[in-house]
Amino acid sequence: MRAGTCAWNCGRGGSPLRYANAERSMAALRTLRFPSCLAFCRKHVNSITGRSFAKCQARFLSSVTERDGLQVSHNSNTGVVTLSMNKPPVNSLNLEFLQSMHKTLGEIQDDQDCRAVILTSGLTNIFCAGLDITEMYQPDDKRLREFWTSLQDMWIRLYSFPKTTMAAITGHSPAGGALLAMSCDYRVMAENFTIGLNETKLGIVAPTWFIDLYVGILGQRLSELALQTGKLFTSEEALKVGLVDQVVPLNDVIPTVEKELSEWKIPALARGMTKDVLRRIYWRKLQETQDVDTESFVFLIKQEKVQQTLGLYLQSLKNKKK
Ligand SMILES: CCCC/C=C/CC(=O)SCCNC(=O)CCNC(=O)[C@H](O)C(C)(C)COP(=O)(O)OP(=O)(O)OC[C@H]1O[C@@H](n2cnc3c(N)ncnc32)[C@H](O)[C@@H]1OP(=O)(O)O
Repeated sequence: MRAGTCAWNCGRGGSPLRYANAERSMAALRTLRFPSCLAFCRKHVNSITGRSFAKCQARFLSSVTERDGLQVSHNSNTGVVTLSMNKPPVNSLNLEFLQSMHKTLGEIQDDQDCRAVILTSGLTNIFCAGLDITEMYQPDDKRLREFWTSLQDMWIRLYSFPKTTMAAITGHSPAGGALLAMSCDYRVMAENFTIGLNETKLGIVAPTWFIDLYVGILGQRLSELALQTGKLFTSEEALKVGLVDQVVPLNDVIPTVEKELSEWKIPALARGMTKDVLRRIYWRKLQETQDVDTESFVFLIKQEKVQQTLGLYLQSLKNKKK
């Protein structure tokens, strides 16, 4: 069926629903259980649904699912999926959340209608608080290993993601939160928040694959200073050192990412292969040493001194409220 003609022969061929992709609008109409022969005519869509055209159009263009702390919104007009972390209070990455992110990213990767992903947060003031410290404090041995393996798997998937990924950093983004953002292809951050690898402040050591990303972005000298001191950069500082690509007022973060995405009109194969060439050395390095990496993580976490410092850090977070 051609866009521009009404299949119901109502004579309104001049006012088709203006979708760029006729097949997509057909699919959207089917999900609303319209007989396919009713497609494209605004007059008939309105008379059947009783909705305004704008409301109908909004339903055609997006689908939203929410599961295990993640909201996935698919805009079928732009092919952009927004993956929003929604796990109060601070989007900390625990075992189940990491597994959920891994699974969801896999589904998005397989979605032929998706060309890009925006990673963001549904919580106020927080992008992601990093790893869930309670997973590392007085841990169960088996769960600790599973937790770390899930982080490795999720990171490999995100970092090697073949489609374009952009981080809309709408709040604080320490440690593992910074890792998520750094793994995306482009980063837009809201003003007046912080981002960085602050692990030493917790008495732990960022693993090599976190550090590799940092050095790749900041360079050796700045990484040495920032990592040893556990520095968290303000949004404005992060922009200066290249940790993020743009800093804008909070309400402009998502529109800015969307605008940037609309400007990335690059042939998908060429862009994806170039990204792969640049990144595979890092994720393959981890993939080939996953067991060793897990063992050194477990070894470090089980040190008495590390447990003491983690306990104190957790307590200091709780004491903030008092
Ligand atoms: C080889 C080892 C390598 C290990 C690598 C680790 C990488 C990591 O990601 S380690 C985690 C580093 N994360 C942090 O240091 C962030 C700590 N949190 C904060 O700085 C602040 O919470 C915040 C700036 C993110 C938010 O501040 P806000 O004032 O809005 O909220 P809070 O009152 O501080 O927190 C609310 C609530 O959440 C708990 N919480 C915060 N962060 C974490 C976390 N990462 N894991 C677990 N729980 C966390 C905090 O204790 C509060 O809990 P209660 O409501 O029960 O008091």
